[in-house]
Amino acid sequence: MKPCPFIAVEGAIGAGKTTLATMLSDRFDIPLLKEIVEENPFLDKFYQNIEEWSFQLEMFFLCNRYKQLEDTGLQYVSRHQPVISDYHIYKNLIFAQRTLKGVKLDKYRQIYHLLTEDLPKPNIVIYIRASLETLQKRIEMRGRDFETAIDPAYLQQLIEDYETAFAELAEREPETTIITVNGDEMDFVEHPEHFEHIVRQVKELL
Ligand SMILES: Nc1ncnc2c1ncn2[C@@H]1O[C@H](COP(=O)(O)OP(=O)(O)OP(=O)(O)O)[C@@H](O)[C@H]1O
Ligand SMILES: Nc1nc(=O)c2ncn([C@H]3C[C@H](O)[C@@H](CO)O3)c2[nH]1
Repeated sequence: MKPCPFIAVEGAIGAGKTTLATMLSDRFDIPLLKEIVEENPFLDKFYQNIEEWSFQLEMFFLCNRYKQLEDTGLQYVSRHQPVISDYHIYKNLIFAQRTLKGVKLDKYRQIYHLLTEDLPKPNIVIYIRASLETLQKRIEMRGRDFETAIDPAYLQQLIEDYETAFAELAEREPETTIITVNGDEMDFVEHPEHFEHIVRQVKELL
């Protein structure tokens, strides 16, 4: 018997995670676990001054996701019920390794490993890989005020960090199925056939 699906959609900022996760949740009738962005008190300040606010922001994301995934474990995974989320907890480490340095990064890493070691892990990860140009276009189209301050160099670094992190994940967790979506070419919003292609890939795993 195939394991009960816990699907996570990942990719750098604006790649289309929430959009794709929502579409898949509707199509497969699987509950959606969505990141709450609007109530984050640090994001605005963070984009104005990354060095000053990074530790608070990374800890805030970590604690929120910890709570959400702890609940998910109890509500879905341990009851063998499928679930889909628009993030993987691993993104915390990807971002923190870019935004934190020295002692703070060391402390963060310890807390991250302590908190995440017994959290439920997705067994299917959809990784949307997209270029700087595509991400900038989508971030602009979405029009969140605080994201106008995102430095293109930061975004480009994140794209590269995601590439490295996903190569490491594939090696470390061969039991996790990673579906890579080319976000520059696959426009699952405008082209239904692109969405159907992803649906078929997921269906084979269910
Ligand atoms: N494949 C796509 N084609 C065209 N537009 C898209 C596509 N995917 C997402 N969009 C649009 O791009 C914007 C960003 O998408 P979305 O919010 O899903 O990204 P995200 O990866 O969840 O972002 P974040 O990293 O901030 O959580 C939205 O306006 C969305 O409608
Ligand atoms: N620094 C940092 N660490 C994270 O874990 C993290 N997760 C998401 N984000 C940013 C991207 C979008 O602007 C916005 C919504 O996803 O929040 C993060 N930023």
